[in-house]
Amino acid sequence: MLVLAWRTDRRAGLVLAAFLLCGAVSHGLVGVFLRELTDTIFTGAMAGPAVLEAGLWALAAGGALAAGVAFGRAELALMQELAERMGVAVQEEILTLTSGVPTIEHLERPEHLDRLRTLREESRQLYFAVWALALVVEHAAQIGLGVALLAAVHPLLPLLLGGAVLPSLLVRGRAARHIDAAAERTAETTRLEQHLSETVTDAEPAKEVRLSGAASALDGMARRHWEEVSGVQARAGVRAGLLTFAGSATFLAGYVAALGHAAWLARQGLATPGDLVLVATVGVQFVTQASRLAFHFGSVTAGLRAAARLAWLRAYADDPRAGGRRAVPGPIARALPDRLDDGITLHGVSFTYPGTTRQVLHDLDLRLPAGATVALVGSHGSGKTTLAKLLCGLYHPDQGEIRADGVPLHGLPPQEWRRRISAVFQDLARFELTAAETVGVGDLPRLGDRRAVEEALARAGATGLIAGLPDGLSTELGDTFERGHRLSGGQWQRLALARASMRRSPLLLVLDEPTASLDAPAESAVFARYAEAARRHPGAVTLLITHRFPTVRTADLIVVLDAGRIVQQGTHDALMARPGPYADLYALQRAAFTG
Ligand SMILES: Nc1ncnc2c1ncn2[C@@H]1O[C@H](COP(=O)(O)OP(=O)(O)OP(=O)(O)O)[C@@H](O)[C@H]1O
Repeated sequence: MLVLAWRTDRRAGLVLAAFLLCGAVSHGLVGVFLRELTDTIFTGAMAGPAVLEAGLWALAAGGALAAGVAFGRAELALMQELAERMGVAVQEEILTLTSGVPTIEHLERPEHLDRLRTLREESRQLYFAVWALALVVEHAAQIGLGVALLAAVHPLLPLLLGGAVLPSLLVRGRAARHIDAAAERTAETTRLEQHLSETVTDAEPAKEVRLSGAASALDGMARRHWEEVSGVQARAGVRAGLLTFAGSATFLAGYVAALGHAAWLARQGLATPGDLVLVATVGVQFVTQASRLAFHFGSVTAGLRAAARLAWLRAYADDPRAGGRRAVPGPIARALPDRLDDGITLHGVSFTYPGTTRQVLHDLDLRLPAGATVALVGSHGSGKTTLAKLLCGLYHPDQGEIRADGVPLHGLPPQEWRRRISAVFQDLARFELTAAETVGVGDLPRLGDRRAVEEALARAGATGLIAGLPDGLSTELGDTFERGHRLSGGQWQRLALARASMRRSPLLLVLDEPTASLDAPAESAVFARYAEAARRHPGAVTLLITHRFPTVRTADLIVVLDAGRIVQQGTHDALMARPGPYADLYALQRAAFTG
């Protein structure tokens, strides 16, 4: 936290520290000047020099008070400004770390998503926490000074007031924990409520929501979740409020007892009237300082929790298992070839999604030969996309390994393999940019290369689509632009295919149902084009995932998955020649089409 604060703005940080110090001294001096004033009034003759002295003490006390207030204001303004800037810096770091992790587990696991959301929300708190720490020290010093002044009057006085500080601090800490625990307990319900509210208000699901008339039902569910969340949080708020009240009452009791004791001392002649004023002033300061100390202590602990989350994200981004920045395990045995001679092989690959217990892929042994077009088929949920994600290095196998021409992928820096892959997934990304950029991001070094973009569009059969756009390749796409052009689902898919065609010679091309919005002949034409390209450049593997058998049958190798196991593999003719799941699936689909 301190390092982050120091990096944000050293000079402003030092000025702020000076303000804090001056503020602390000014507050401490108020009580001392008031005591001197009182004693001058009560003990002096109140004529000539004594009046002048009293006037000077009054002026000094007023000045110290005003200075304390002014330093406090300046502190707050500067701190807010710095907190804002540090918040932005932390947000940027979160963004870089989150997007820099090559695997996607942290974006799919609910508990990781919760942590990221909380961290984003709390990023500003980090700077406040740094200064809250300084304020804790400031208030502790003020309290220490107060204790010394009170002890000089009578040793029992600091005990009476100080004894009330500790239990009150503990009580306030408990109150803050109640609030935090409630926020954590309701994290999932909050997420559900947000999801349902977005489903009702977002444009994407609007059609289905309108047609099914589900809006009010979903709205009702969202409201019930919200009521549950606010109920839990309100109860925690009441409990925290009662605890805080108990803490304040403890303070008050200590304050009244200390004043009573000082009054008794004054009556006995053991203290001056100035001492009584000092006890009253320091006592009031004690109450405010201790409550501020407790408040800032709460900010420090909240900041520490945010810092712990940031530390978790940094460690996660560095974790080799997450494929992060330090993911190079020693010297690389062998670099990737420019083109595959043998192919990609899976050896005993098993996989369970992190945070779950059900194994999704079981002990897969498979060879995807170089130059081949391989079709992955199987019923919904059989593990096709999961296998594609593993091949792309978005997740790592729990057991077994994947090799490209004998080079184990887990031994490579993730970016190295990533640079050699092109992929389109069924839940494709809609980059709302210009048409040229939407395609060009498929190969960042050639983002602005119009010719490369046009070639990729031709490979994906999307040249006609661009010709139909109002400004051709310069057309701005999507609702983000004020006059952005809206594309259909199939048109976005065509552009995603073109994006995946940007890289010149990938070693692996994954096409995971990227043509579901196209009709069957259009899909066959697209795949035929990619199969033809694969034959012309035989140094790569092309992996197709589709449920359409007219497309599947054209593949060089068909792999049938069932419940995460490979149950059959071979060419279409070989698989049709014997009874089995492939022949059954094929017959089923043919029957559906021929009626
Ligand atoms: N992010 C995830 N976390 C946990 N489980 C997941 C995740 N994604 C998929 N699964 C589970 O893994 C199994 C395989 O899913 P996968 O998406 O690989 O199937 P698929 O064969 O591609 O299905 P489809 O044909 O419907 O696209 C399913 O049971 C699914 O519930």
